[in-house]
Amino acid sequence: MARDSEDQDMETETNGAAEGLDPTSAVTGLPQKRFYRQRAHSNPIADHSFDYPARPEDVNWRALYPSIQPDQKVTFADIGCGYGGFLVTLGEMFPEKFSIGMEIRVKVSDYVMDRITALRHKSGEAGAYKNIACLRTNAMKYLPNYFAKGQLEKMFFLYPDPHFKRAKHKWRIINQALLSEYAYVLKKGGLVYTMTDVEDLHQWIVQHMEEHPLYERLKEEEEQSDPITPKLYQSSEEGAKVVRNKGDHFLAIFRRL
Ligand SMILES: C[S@@+](CC[C@H](N)C(=O)[O-])C[C@H]1O[C@@H](n2cnc3c(N)ncnc32)[C@H](O)[C@@H]1O
Repeated sequence: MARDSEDQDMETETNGAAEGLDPTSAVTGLPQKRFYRQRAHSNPIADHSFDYPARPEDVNWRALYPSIQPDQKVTFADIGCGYGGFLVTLGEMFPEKFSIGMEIRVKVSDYVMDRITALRHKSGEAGAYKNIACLRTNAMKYLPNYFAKGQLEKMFFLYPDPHFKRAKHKWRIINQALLSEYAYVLKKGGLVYTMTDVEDLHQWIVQHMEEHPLYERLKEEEEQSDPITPKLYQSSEEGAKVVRNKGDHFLAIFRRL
């Protein structure tokens, strides 16, 4: 059967771990990214094989967050978290909140899970990083399987894949159909943070969010005074790359009405 080359998300680059090398750095005790590389794009519309819960009540959050109590919930979601740099920042900034990173690529989500395990281990008795976790899933398909109506306080879409070609615009993670689904899992007053280095994608995001009746864009002063805003520029791996390359950043934050 013919396959679009971008469908082949399972194809990986040289993987030292598969060759029997230890992916953990002897210096930092953290996993090294080079052992977890994977091609940049994954087709979010293709059928991947995912295990997913039938409904939010079926999610075993305790398996992800060892200290979570039955009355506590995940309220922050980093959608397409990549290698997890921003997720780690969220964990440090908001120790009382439970944040989840959702990532479709196998190797990349494996890296984030190993990174969190190593950070928890290094933190020892301080018990840090027990409030962050990563799930390998397709966030464009399964969000309502994980989150109840109005559960999330914040959703982050940082440097989402731009899918430049018009025919691939349907792959964009912010699109008309999905905005209603995001509104469903977000609580009223909840915030959607978007950041990209691609101006055309930024305009697309702003246009679609502003056209949707359940979102309004924050005023620039509000965007700038949010304590998370400075972290959106370079906490994530993609953001750091844009800073290194002296690229542009386009920020927009929206409130769920
Ligand atoms: C350009 S990267 C940005 C990663 C990260 N947010 C950052 O700023 O470094 C986009 C990420 O979104 C992930 N992704 C794309 N579609 C997804 C989907 N439907 N569900 C979950 N993750 C997805 C990709 O695998 C990729 O890691």
